[in-house]
Amino acid sequence: MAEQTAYKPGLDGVIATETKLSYLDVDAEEIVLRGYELIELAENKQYLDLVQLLLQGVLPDDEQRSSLEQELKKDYDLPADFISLFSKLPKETHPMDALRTGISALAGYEKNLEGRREEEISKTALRLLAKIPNIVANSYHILHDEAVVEPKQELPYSTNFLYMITGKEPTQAEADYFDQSLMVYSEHEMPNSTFAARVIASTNADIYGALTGAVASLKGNLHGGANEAVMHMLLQGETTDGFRRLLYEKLNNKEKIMGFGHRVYMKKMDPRAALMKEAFRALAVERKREDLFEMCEAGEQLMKEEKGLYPNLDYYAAPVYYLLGIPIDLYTPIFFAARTLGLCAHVSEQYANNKLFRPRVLYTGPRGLHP
Ligand SMILES: CC(=O)SCCNC(=O)CCNC(=O)[C@H](O)C(C)(C)COP(=O)(O)OP(=O)(O)OC[C@H]1O[C@@H](n2cnc3c(N)ncnc32)[C@H](O)[C@@H]1OP(=O)(O)O
Ligand SMILES: O=C([O-])CC(=O)C(=O)O
Repeated sequence: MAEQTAYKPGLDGVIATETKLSYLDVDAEEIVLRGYELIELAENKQYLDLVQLLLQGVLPDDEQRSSLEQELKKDYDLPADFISLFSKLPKETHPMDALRTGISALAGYEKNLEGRREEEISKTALRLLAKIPNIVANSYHILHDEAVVEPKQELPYSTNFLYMITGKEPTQAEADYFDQSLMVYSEHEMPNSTFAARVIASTNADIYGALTGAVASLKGNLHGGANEAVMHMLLQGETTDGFRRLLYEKLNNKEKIMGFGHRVYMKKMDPRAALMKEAFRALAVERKREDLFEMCEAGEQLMKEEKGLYPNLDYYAAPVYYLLGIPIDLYTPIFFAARTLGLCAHVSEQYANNKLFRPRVLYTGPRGLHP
């Protein structure tokens, strides 16, 4: 009976661990990141600032940020074998599966696979943050028989990431929108993928294993996969009227509408979605795609009226990526590349204060049977 009272389907509301990294304070509408507020950081800082904040606990000054960037740049290159690794995958391989394969394969090249101390994990985290954008962009190019786009050392970190994806040097404004999206995707307390990574790390497994598991989790459309699903849905809707019709049809069929709802925010707007909505509004004007913005707002309004549900980050990140010219199949891998930061910080924290995750069950099967 005690077990029954403790049971929460989906661990809804259950506290899984202690953390100094982040906390969603829904009442205060704050996403706390090591004491700072994520939206304020995203409005005033850069992704690399968050790298130092999450991995080392303090925001860098300009000099520290630039030496961090130099560190990352040293590790951009992928092992030469990766070209043949990705060329051997079936062309239909989803970029998230290629990414999962790539991260898993990187473990074999890691000289300090057994390192579990905070300083060691921080170094591995930087190697992962250096290489994952390259894996995301170039596994996609290889799978599509496109030329590999080598990283450009002279570009800032996230500008280079966007450049490797599109093959074109972005404008400052494009690079800023992209960097802001990476910041809002960087860390979010205890989503399924972070929990998966911490569960794996809690067996003392290495960080590559933990991240590989997290990629698998993030691919699902109830989690990171929703950003791609949102864009497909918008394109299927075509116009504001078409989109409204599509949403009604899905609601009548009792389908989940991608990009809406959230386990923690529930019936409130995800603060990150509000920020991305503003980036999208500005980009839509620049690109003369006010029609797309109008369509998304109509969807937001309809879902509020019909279901009392609000957009999550994926709903507004998707059209931002679309207007930046990013292939839809890369939206979730980009989410993962940004989240690599939070995941590494969580894995490090797990090692530092480990307790094996091993919950119990509420048994509902038969008993007393005999062979
Ligand atoms: C960055 C991120 O990863 S954010 C999450 C991205 N995922 C999505 O956008 C997928 C769409 N959203 C969902 O499926 C859900 O809102 C989740 C999975 C994110 C959270 O769900 P949970 O906390 O498990 O709530 P659950 O799925 O049980 O929903 C509760 C109720 O709201 C409804 N609901 C929740 N989200 C949606 C939605 N997007 N569309 C339609 N109905 C919804 C459910 O049908 C359910 O209704 P009921 O009580 O009448 O059966
Ligand atoms: O917090 C969650 O459950 C999902 C989410 O928004 C994220 O991972 O960014």
